[in-house]
Amino acid sequence: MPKRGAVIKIIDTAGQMQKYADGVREKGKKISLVPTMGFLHQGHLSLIKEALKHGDEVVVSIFVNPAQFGPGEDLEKYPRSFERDCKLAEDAGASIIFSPDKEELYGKNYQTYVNLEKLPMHLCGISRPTHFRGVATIVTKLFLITKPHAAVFGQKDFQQLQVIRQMVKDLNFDIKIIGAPIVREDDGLAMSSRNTYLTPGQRKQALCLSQSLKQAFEMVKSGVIDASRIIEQAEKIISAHPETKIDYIAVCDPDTLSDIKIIQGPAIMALAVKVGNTRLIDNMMINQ
Ligand SMILES: Nc1ncnc2c1ncn2[C@@H]1O[C@H](COP(=O)(O)OP(=O)(O)OP(=O)(O)O)[C@@H](O)[C@H]1O
Ligand SMILES: CC(C)(CO)[C@@H](O)C(=O)[O-]
Ligand code: BAL
Repeated sequence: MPKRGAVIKIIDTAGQMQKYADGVREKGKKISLVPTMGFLHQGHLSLIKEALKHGDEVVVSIFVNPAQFGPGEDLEKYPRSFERDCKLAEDAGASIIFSPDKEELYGKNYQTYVNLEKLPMHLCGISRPTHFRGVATIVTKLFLITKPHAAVFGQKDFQQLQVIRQMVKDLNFDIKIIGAPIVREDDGLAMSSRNTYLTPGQRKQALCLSQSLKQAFEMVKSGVIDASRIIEQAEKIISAHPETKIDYIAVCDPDTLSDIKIIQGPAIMALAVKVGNTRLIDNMMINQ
């Protein structure tokens, strides 16, 4: 059993969390939520810092959500560091950790899911067809359990952020959704819990994700508007690394996530690449 922190409060049942949230709201105070799967890094801590601007109490949820993992994915080996996470979250200013187990959130005979019709048909949703159903479902549950006024999500998972924004609009959740910028290592690699899977050699090769995005940004700046040329160049950069396998590279409309052929307005380049067995994602606005 992990040690329970003295200052930060750790709650592991939905009922206790709802009661606590009601108490905060009755005092006229605001709650902001940072949903995570744990193994916290500076990216997560930047979300907590942002959340502090929007609430009197910041709840960090730590839950490795089985519903968003497909068969053969890394659910079983997903990295965990609960005690360290509690300390980091507390130092960053969070006051509650909500860390239920899977029986608490998906009890016997569980059968209710939230599904979006369009946004999951693009990007990560193509190779992970049940992923966003799992994300939308767990985030709905976290909203109903932690009762936040605001919730903060990272732009690293850009499609996820758009899925949540759409879901909040469609289902009339009275919750402000905040997208926080991608935090990167000094050399440009987007921070991610899964980076821990990389061997030192793969870690070096993984730099090609952010390098290809920067190159795309520069190409657009220098006047290239043909998305296929930009994608070709990114493919060239990435496939020069022997342990990489491209899942997708797309230039798309940031709102609909539909492919863009000629870049004339806002465009985001998003990619997913396997480095060894580790699937990494990254993205960058290449035209504002
Ligand atoms: N580098 C980052 N910068 C900003 N936000 C991030 C970063 N990495 C993750 N986040 C955000 O943290 C929240 C929780 O994500 P999660 O716990 O899955 O971390 P992760 O590092 O993305 O893990 P994984 O490696 O499994 O994708 C999400 O909103 C995600 O977008
Ligand atoms: C939002 C989230 C915590 C839901 O499980 C997860 O998808 C993540 O960590 O980005
Ligand atoms: N941050 C995304 C979690 C996942 O890949 O399941």
